Amino acid sequence: MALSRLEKAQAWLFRAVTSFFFMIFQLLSSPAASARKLPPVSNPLLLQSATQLAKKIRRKEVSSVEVVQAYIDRIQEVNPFVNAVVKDRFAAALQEAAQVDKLIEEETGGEDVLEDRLPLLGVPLSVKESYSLQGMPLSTGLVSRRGVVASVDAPPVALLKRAGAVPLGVTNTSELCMWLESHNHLYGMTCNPYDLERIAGGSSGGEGSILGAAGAVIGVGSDIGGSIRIPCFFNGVFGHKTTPGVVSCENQYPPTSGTQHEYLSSGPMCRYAEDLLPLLKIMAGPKAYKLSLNADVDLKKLRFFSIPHDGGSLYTYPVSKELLDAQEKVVKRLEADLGVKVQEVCFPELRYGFQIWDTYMGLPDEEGKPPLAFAELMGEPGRPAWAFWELLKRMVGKSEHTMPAIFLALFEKTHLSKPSPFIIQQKEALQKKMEELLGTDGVLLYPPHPRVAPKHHHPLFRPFDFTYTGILNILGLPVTQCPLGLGEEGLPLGVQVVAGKLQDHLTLAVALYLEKTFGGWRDPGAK
Ligand SMILES: CCCCCCCC/C=C\CCCCCCCC(N)=O
Repeated sequence: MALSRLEKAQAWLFRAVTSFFFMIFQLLSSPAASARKLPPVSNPLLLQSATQLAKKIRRKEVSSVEVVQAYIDRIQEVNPFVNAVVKDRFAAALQEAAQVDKLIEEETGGEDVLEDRLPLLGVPLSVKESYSLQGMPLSTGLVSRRGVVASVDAPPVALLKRAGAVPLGVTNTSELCMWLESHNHLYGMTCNPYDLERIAGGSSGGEGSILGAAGAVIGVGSDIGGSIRIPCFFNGVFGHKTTPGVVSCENQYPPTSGTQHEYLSSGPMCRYAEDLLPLLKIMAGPKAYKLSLNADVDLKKLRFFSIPHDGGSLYTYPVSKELLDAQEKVVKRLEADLGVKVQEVCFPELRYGFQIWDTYMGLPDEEGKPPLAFAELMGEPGRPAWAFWELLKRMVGKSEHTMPAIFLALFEKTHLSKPSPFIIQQKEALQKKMEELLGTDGVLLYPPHPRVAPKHHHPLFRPFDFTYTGILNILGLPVTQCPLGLGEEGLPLGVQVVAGKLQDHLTLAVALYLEKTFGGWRDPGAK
């Protein structure tokens, strides 16, 4: 049975109501754009990939202290603009960098030994605040978790540290990592380095913003609906949503429940495409063998596909012309450079992307236990937040919770007790078609979002646009978000590059090609 009339009416009503409130919001918001602009990057050390920096540190061409200090200086320069790093550990990082330099001085085995044992030795790292980084806050933007400090390192963080990376601090997220704007009442709002009036994305928005601002070179993010890819898109950097189950998602807050572990991925975020693969290899640790990360990829032998939009969902807004054009340019370049044929495909099931994401996120686990309600995560143990009450409090500026979190808690009350068989059927059909299409040598281009970075708070009026990323979580596919230069308003353009399960090496190889062809990350201070 297709969607009922009632469901269609609900979707249209929602659009009408949000459009009405959006009009009012725009009338009430000040039209004056901020003239404040990020300073351009002046230190050339900030313009090198982590791979190049590690090599130079090993060869003693530059010291780890110099590199770490360059990044500290840049964070101090840009953070007052973007509010991305919410707690630093600069003093400890400088001490660790000094130890690295000493170790290199004393190493007798030579550069190769160091490269093999400690591939990221002395390179600065930033970490999303929702990951445990020993001694650092772990609040995930929840005011009631103020003061919670991580006592261990989350596995991917531990693996990066073991590879020699030096963490400089932790970065902002949306409240409980469940929104596409990184804003909460503990740390405030993170801004987009290309336009401070715009959002940095979420939930790994602090990571995206500080990478985009050149205050970091590599970082760690998580993604269950687009939380790596949306901020990477809005801030013009690279990010990889790994095939789930390869990089550990332990020691993050909030934990997953129900079947959500099947859709959540940890993965690297970075400014330079050449860092994606080595980072993923390190972060995957003992499970790296599952991915063919050492395989050579001949792009000419891949089969390429493009889906320009979701086919007209009732929930999402149409993809903007500049993003459609950007994806089309990729198609044309691939065809001209590689001699391949990029086939445009269309899956009608994508129109139900939001309902599929929402249904699967709410499925019970194997023992029939439903996932934790969002209101439970917002509240104290055993005392879920009372969403209506929080809404009233928010209206008079008294709630600790953000408006999106309150709306999400209200929205979950509208859920049906049983999943719709129609939606389950749509997901299964889509999964089958996508797996058949991609196989082990197929690569798909898909927009990351219907438009470039929106202004602050605007996602409240278009909350379902994240479906462009979210649907790929439910399908369990690896995706690399790639920048494609700047658009009409000087904001990053981009594309998602998708492959079949465990074929992460293919999307990483395409990311390298796209960086070479479209120029990769751009300095927001130089525009
Ligand atoms: C006016 C507000 C309406 C509220 C209804 C919102 C319904 C949308 C549902 C979920 C939005 C989740 C956005 C997820 C963004 C990234 C999540 C992630 N951690 O990967």
